[in-house]
Amino acid sequence: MKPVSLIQFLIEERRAGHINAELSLLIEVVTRACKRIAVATSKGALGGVLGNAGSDNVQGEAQKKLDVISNEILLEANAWGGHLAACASEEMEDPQPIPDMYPKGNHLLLFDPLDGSSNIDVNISVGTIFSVLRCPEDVVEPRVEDFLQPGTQQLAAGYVVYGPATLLVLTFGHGTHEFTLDREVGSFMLSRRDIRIPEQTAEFAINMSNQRHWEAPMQRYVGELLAGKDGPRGKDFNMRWVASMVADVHRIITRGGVFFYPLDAKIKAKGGKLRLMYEANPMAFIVEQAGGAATTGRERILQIQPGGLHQRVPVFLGSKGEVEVATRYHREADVAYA
Ligand SMILES: O=P(O)(O)OC[C@H]1O[C@](O)(COP(=O)(O)O)[C@@H](O)[C@@H]1O
Ligand SMILES: [Mg+2]
Ligand SMILES: [Mg+2]
Repeated sequence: MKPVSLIQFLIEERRAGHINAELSLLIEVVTRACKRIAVATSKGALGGVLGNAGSDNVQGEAQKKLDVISNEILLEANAWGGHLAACASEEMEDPQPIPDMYPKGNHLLLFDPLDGSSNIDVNISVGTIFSVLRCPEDVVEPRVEDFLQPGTQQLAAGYVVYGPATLLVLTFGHGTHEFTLDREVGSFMLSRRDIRIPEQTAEFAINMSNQRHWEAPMQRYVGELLAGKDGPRGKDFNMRWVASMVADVHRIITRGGVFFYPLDAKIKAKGGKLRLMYEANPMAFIVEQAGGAATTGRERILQIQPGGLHQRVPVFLGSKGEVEVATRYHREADVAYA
């Protein structure tokens, strides 16, 4: 089969009427910026990019140097692009408008510039996650409210994993597709079209160190997985936890599985650990488009009406069968306690 580059794929998607020229250009700009982030992450200690930046982000988390570098690369690339009205980042309190001297477009871009930052210094895969929304009509200077659209309104979502290979996974709402960066040529090449996540799985991902803080239905669900063949599920389950959401989700996109960052007593007041607009929504869109499911344990992630730019939510995503069992346990417990 003839190799298909990202650019050729975007032309195909335009011909099919799935995207317009402006969105195609936006994806080119974002993915070009990700190639620069891939170069920066690969420098390691020699490039002086490891370690803390010495600052905190809006979430009160210590920023890594690469969090700051990746954020700047994405902001700079997109300011010049001519396809955006504004962007918002996990690393910045407020949305960033496009400066007056640059041409503007009618899309809103949201990103987690570097996901899995705790893994940078130990040379484990990290990534970038992004989501694209339409800017409401007649809005010249987009404000926070303009970004607060449910995930069902996303026009595009994607992530790039900086691992042994640099991979891009992308959806426009017509299937989920994977591209591999050909470093010699400098282009992302289509490596898997129309990815399907198997409905059933025997592999789950969760940070088990939080077990004692989970709610009762989560304790029940994971307890049953751990009981394996001898328990009510009647089969053994394997466990993985990379602690980079991009890498954990990519494993699920590749061989199935289920990922949980549930509510627990330590993070209850914040609403969860992962961010709705920069992590949960784009990943939920990608996973649903690959035949998987994504909920908070109570409701479908993509239907949440966001209340804030940096809102956090519990995340259950991956193989449909397991997301459904875990979600059912939470709903049943809610009814029983009501
Ligand atoms: O360290 P924990 O509590 O297991 O959390 C890991 C989760 O936190 C994250 O690293 C949060 O992302 P950031 O690195 O962008 O803050 C996810 O990628 C990952 O799934
Ligand atoms: Mg993240
Ligand atoms: Mg991050």
